[in-house]
Formats: sequence, C-alpha cells, structure tokens
Amino acid sequence: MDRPAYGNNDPIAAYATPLGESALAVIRITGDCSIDLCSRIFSRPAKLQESPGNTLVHGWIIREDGERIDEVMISVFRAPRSYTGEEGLDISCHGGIAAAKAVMRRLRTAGFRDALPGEFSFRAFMNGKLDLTRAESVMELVSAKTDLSRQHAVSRLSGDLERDIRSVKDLLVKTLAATELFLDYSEDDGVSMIAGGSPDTGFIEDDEAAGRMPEQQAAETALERLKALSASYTMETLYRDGALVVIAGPPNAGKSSLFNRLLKEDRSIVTDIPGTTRDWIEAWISVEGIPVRIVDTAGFQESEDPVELLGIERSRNLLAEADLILYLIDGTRGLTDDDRDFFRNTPGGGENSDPPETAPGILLWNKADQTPLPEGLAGTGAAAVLGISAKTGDNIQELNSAIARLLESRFGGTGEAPAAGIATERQKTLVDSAAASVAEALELARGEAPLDIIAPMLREAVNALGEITGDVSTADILETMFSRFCVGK
Ligand SMILES: Nc1nc2c(ncn2[C@@H]2O[C@H](COP(=O)(O)OP(=O)(O)OP(=O)(O)O)[C@@H](O)[C@H]2O)c(=O)[nH]1
Ligand SMILES: [Mg+2]
Repeated sequence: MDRPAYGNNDPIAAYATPLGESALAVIRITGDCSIDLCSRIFSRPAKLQESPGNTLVHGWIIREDGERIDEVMISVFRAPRSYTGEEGLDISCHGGIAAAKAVMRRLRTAGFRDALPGEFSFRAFMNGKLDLTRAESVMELVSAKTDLSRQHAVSRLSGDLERDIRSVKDLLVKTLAATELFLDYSEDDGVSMIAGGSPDTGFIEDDEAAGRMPEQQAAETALERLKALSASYTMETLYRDGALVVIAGPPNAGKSSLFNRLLKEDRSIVTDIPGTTRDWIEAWISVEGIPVRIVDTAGFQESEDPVELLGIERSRNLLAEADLILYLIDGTRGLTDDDRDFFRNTPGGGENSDPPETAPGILLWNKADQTPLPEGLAGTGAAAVLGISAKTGDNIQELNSAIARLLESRFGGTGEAPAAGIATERQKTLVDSAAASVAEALELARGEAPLDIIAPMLREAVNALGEITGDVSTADILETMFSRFCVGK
C-alpha cells in the first residue's frame, strides 16, 4: 500500500496537552532515533539512552551552551511497546506557555519536526497497533461529552466494533469461498453455474435447492447484522453529538426556572415580570448520559417592542431545528387556546403535525406545587404530559427520563440498553455499501442468476468491510481520515 503524504518515520513532536497555565505540560515525541536525538538536549544523555522501555527518567532540557531550559520527567517507550509502535518519549515539563514552548523550540533544533494532525495514530495504524475503528475511537474518546459517550468510545477502542465487523466479514468470506469453489468446479466440469445449480449436476446437496447459492445462510445472517449495525449509527450520533432540546411556552410560565433547574445552576434570569428572557440562552447538560444542548427562549406573547419581537422570532426558528420541545405552561393559569394551538400548528406539535418527522413536544404543567396537574388532560397532541415544579424540583427526575426516552426513540432506539455500534460517517457508508452488495447478491441468487455474476458482489461487500477496519485501504482514505484528528493524537 502507498504511504500517504504523512511521510515516513521522521522524528516528530507535538504538544499532547493544551498550551495554557497548568501544573504540567506533556510533549510527545516519536520516530526514528528519537531517544538518541532527545538525549543530545538532555542533561543525562547516557541515562536516557540506556533506559529500558516503560521507565521514567528525571533531568533537564538544556540549551547548546548548557543553560537549563526546564526540569522534566521523561517517560521512555521502546519499539514496539508504545502507542505508535515506534520508539518515543513523553516529556512532562512545567505547565505554562513559556516552558512548553521553550522545550518544543529546543526539540525542533534537535531535529524533530512538528507532527501533523493525527500523525501519531496514523503511525500506530501503520505499525499494526490499531485498526481504523480503534483509531477513530481515539478521537471520539477525546471529544466525548458525557460518561456514556466515553463508554461507547472505550468499547470501540477495546476492539468491540472491530471484532463485530470481522465476524460479519468471516460469514461473507464463507459464502464467497464456497461460491468461488463451486465456480472452479463448474468451469472444469462444464456443470451449471446457475445459483443452486440443477439437481442432476451432482454438485448441489439436497438442501441447496435452485435459487440458492452455496452457504447462503451465512450471507443472510451477515445481511441482518449489517442492517443492525447501520441502524445503530443514528443512536451513536445521539450519544456523540447530542440533541437540541428547546424550552418554549408563554411568558412567565417558568421556562428560565426550568432551564436553571436542569442545569443545576442559576444561569438564566428569573423574575415574575413577563418577558424577562428576551434572547435565547443555551447550555450543555447530560440527560441520562445523552449530551443535550438545552435552550431557554423568550416567551411567546404579543408585543410592540421590536427587541422582544426579534427574540420571539428567534425562539420560533429554534423550534424548527429542535429534536425535542419542552412546552411549559403556567399551571396556575391552566391550558389556554394558545397552548392548544401551539401543539396543533407548530412544527413539533403533536402526532398529526406536518411534516410528521419534526420534533415531538412534551407538555409540562409547571407550578404543580401550587396547582397540581388535573387528571385526564387530553387532546393536546403532546408526546407526553407531566406536572412539574421548576421551583421545588418536583418530578424533574421523571422529566429527565421522559426526555431521554423520547430522544432515544426519535434517534431510532429500540428501548433496549444501548450497545456500542458504528460511530462515524465513514463506517456507516461502508456498512451500507456492504449491505447493499449482499442484498443484491441474495436477490440475484433468488432469481437463479449465474454464480459468476453473484461472486463479485460478495467480494465487494468483503472489501467494504475490510476498508472499515483498514485491511483494505488506499492512501487517500487514510490521509482524509487521519487529517481530521487533532495534533498530538
Ligand atoms: N410556585 C412556583 N413558581 C414558579 C415555578 N417556576 C417558576 N416560578 C415563578 O414564576 C415566575 C416566572 O419564572 P421564569 O422562570 O422567569 O419564567 P419564564 O417562563 O422564563 O418567563 P419569561 O422569560 O418572562 O418568558 C418567577 O417568579 C418564578 O419564581 C414553580 O414551579 N412554582
Ligand atoms: Mg425566562
């Protein structure tokens, strides 16, 4: 395979921690002769050169004239027992911009070049330390927003997805091998090359009736598993990217109070003056492990004030983008015609809204501490109705569960505990392409098409799956993928 423009095993260096005031900063280096090169700018060169892998060495990074730059601890890694599979060092220097930059400058003069984005993981892949699904999960882990998204990324990093993909691939290889073997015999002996063959060729066992290909059951199982993997993608995007949940409703209903309650922080201004919130305000929260971008909006009301009107218009625009709407009413005032109209006319309002795929809405009867939710409040078209108190926190736990369940079902969840599935657009495209090829192969077999037309479809599917793990990959694909990583990873 051609190597991408990432180059060879040059000694490279990168900040592994953000540049800023902190106790420590870590600079990673890897590549040919990196230990030797680093020892030339280190106060104890012999000690560093002799250090076995997975040990720590204390000393100073020094200038050419011997002046000390910073006191550091160096973790030594020897090939192949390192993240990249090459020899390398993690230099822990003092935190703060000046110290880390000075060490980095010194490394450049010693012969290290700055690493490109993803270059460390790229080398790990090239040296067989990670397959592509694991390499991708490294970035997912770095950007995980909640504990659950971290768990899913860790599962992929541990190889769960890789194993799953490889086992589906094995099923297809079984069908492909049997099909090709059958083709080889057919060519030699001039027997039927139609799927399933004809019973009198003697090549087809009794259980392989016409309209079937050899080892067809394996291909059928593979197709089912590919479909399930493809369906897992939307749920994974929910855990990875999160969802937009908008709090809307009439003025003074308690929207900002609810926003603060969900955030567990007094962020949005609360007063008893209707029209307090004029522009929307947002924050990220975790709702049962789902990252949620929650937005507090201006209450809908007639107004002459151009600023308030703009705020209301922005609120309405946000509703169109929302994945879920929390429509809050003031229970002490009860449900008004305007509230019913909201569920009838607004995108997101009710099952019969048009278009139907817009967000569901939960009707929240707030201030239930003063006026409890009346029984049998029906006919609103809301996906759920709950009495809550933003002030006392009553029923907020139930609200969190309702939000999580509705988001999961909107993102294709089945109600079962989520298992880690496919996580990137790249994986999804390849899984879909493999599924399409297998489906076509099965369709052709059912139509008793010749096996020499079917075999290439199976091969395409096997190749697509190989591309997911990186067994089959081109320089272009690798370059595009790793360049999305951050520097130092
Ligand atoms: N009793 C009671 N009062 C509440 C509750 N939630 C909010 N309030 C009060 O209702 C008033 C309005 O609350 P806000 O949170 O500012 O309402 P809002 O919907 O953001 O109002 P606007 O920004 O003006 O649209 C405040 O005086 C709150 O203290 C509740 O659950 N129970
Ligand atoms: Mg408000």
